[in-house]
Amino acid sequence: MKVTVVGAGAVGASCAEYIAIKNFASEVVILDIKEGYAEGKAMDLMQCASLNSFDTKIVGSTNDYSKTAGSDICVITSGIPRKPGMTREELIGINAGIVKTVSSSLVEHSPNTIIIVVSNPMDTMTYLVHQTTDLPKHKIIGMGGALDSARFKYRLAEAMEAPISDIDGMVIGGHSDKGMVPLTSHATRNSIKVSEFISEERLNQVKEDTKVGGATLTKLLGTSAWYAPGAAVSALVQAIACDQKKMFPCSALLEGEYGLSNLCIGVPVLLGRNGIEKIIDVPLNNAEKAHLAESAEGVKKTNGLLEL
Ligand SMILES: NC(=O)C1=CN([C@@H]2O[C@H](COP(=O)(O)OP(=O)(O)OC[C@H]3O[C@@H](n4cnc5c(N)ncnc54)[C@H](O)[C@@H]3O)[C@@H](O)[C@H]2O)C=CC1
Ligand SMILES: O=C([O-])CC(=O)C(=O)O
Repeated sequence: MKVTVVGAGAVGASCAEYIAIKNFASEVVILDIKEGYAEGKAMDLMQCASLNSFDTKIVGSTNDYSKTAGSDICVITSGIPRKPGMTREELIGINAGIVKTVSSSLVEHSPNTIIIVVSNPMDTMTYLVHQTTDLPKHKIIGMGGALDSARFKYRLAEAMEAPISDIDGMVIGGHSDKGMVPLTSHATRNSIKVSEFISEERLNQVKEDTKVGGATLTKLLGTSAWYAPGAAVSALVQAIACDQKKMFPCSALLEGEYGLSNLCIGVPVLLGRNGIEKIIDVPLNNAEKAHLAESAEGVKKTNGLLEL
């Protein structure tokens, strides 16, 4: 199993590290446009191998796509992150050009690959990869919901003073400050609805804190987060590489599911060796349906800014 990660920055390196530590891939290629940067990150990570007991070979490449040839899975993290006060949507001007070039180069060298898109604004960048490459729709996956759901569970556990392993919950919709739809009606603690444990007011606070999870960290760090994003990407890569059929909310091209079409947005999917193996239709209450429809409008508006 060969995995390429484009972008050796904060998220790319974190994701490569988690993949290596989990020891399921034979090779991880890290590619960056900055001279020597990916080679440096690869060497540093390889020097963790004996300490962290992994055998994954990590190779760095300065923009040489021949090293990525034959990748089973490619992750795109190249592009600029936001600064405090910015929205993810404001990154489109620079990141669209980068994602377009990178996705074409990846497919040229790995025509059968599965692509996981991380660069923001992620749902629109995922849509752009559909427009740029001729990969089938199940092979293009946007990562956002897995991270947002992890943040939702963190906030729920905090509110209930419960261990996170007791909590289950999912966030669907667009990966944006306003577009995320935390499914509070489905969230549970050991199969009991979370509304049995906390007030509606506290649950609404959890929902709002979840939606601005990325912005909160960006304000604290001065740039956006990388540990949980890297962990979330590595979980998707592992689900595909190990054919786990695990369910994650991912940005997928919709053709009528949830009453939506011609956009990529976060919905629950099953991930296995073929990429997106199934889109799961979850029953939503009226408020969640309305929020998802509004979120889709937002994503479509951002897609409209693409120069296709
Ligand atoms: N979807 C999600 O849940 C998340 C998305 N992100 C997004 O991921 C992206 C990366 O974030 P960070 O790693 O923090 O940024 P970073 O600035 O640390 O790393 C980005 C890297 O991309 C490289 N790069 C730029 N243009 C390139 C090109 N044409 N080819 C190859 N490499 C290129 C840069 O040299 C840099 O090393 C941002 O757009 C950020 O908003 C970040 C966290 C979560
Ligand atoms: O907040 C950002 O800009 C980066 C991101 O997508 C996240 O951490 O959720």
